[in-house]
Amino acid sequence: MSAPGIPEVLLTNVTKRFGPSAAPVLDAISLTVERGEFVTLLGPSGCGKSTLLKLVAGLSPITSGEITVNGMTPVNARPIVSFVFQDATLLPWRTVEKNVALALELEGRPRDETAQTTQSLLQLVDLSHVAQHYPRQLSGGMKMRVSIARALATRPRVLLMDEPFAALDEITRDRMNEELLRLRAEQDWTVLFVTHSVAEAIFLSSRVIILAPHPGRIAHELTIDLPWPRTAETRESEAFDALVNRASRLLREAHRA
Ligand SMILES: Nc1ncnc2c1ncn2[C@@H]1O[C@H](COP(=O)(O)OP(=O)(O)OP(=O)(O)O)[C@@H](O)[C@H]1O
Repeated sequence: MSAPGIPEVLLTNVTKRFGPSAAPVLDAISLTVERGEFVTLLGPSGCGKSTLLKLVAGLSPITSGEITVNGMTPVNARPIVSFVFQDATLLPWRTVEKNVALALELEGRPRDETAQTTQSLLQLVDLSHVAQHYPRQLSGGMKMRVSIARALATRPRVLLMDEPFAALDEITRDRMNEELLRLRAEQDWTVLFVTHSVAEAIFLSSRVIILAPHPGRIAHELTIDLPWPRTAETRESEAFDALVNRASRLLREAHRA
């Protein structure tokens, strides 16, 4: 358990350059994400959204400033963080079940425990019926659910998701959004999410951060006060439309900044 008052993710004046004389990709980013928040980063292509997630994951070093995850450095926090990428990145030669079990096997967990956890995760994402299938036998939405189940296997506190549903059709994506929120209600992770879809950002998030490019910096922040649980009806509400319009306007402004 974290001590009270420690933010789940804290960025203080973070700058990132790829090389000593390169222009900064991210400049003076300060952001506090509290436990249980669902925070989405929206911004034009190239403004540094993926880079920011990678810094929080400890996959790339910061140039200056500070990042802590539950009070730890990103590298030390790796055991409590999971990353879901846009392409499901499943291993084609392993079955669905074996893909989900991978992280647990690598951690050297007992075989019984691994089998049990894998089974309950497949139930959670509604894929028990294809446990013995290979990735090539699955639809895009199913592959993404396997990828999410795999990310949840290590019971992360913090989930970093980089455009996980970008390759899906709109109906499947809407359904996956609802499923993601249902899983989150059961498992209570803190989420840092990246998308290009304004509607997806508004639907999922408790807060949306809009970034401006060159260098990437925080331009606006929107609290999404739509009621929970969010359902298909949420998307049909006037409040939802108003927030989508507002975020779209701020995003256009950020493009011009
Ligand atoms: N490993 C790297 N080395 C050098 N430059 C990089 C590297 N990774 C990213 N960049 C640069 O950093 C900038 C931000 O890239 P990033 O992928 O974080 O943006 P993004 O906002 O996620 O873009 P998109 O929405 O298109 O995915 C880009 O100009 C990119 O070329």
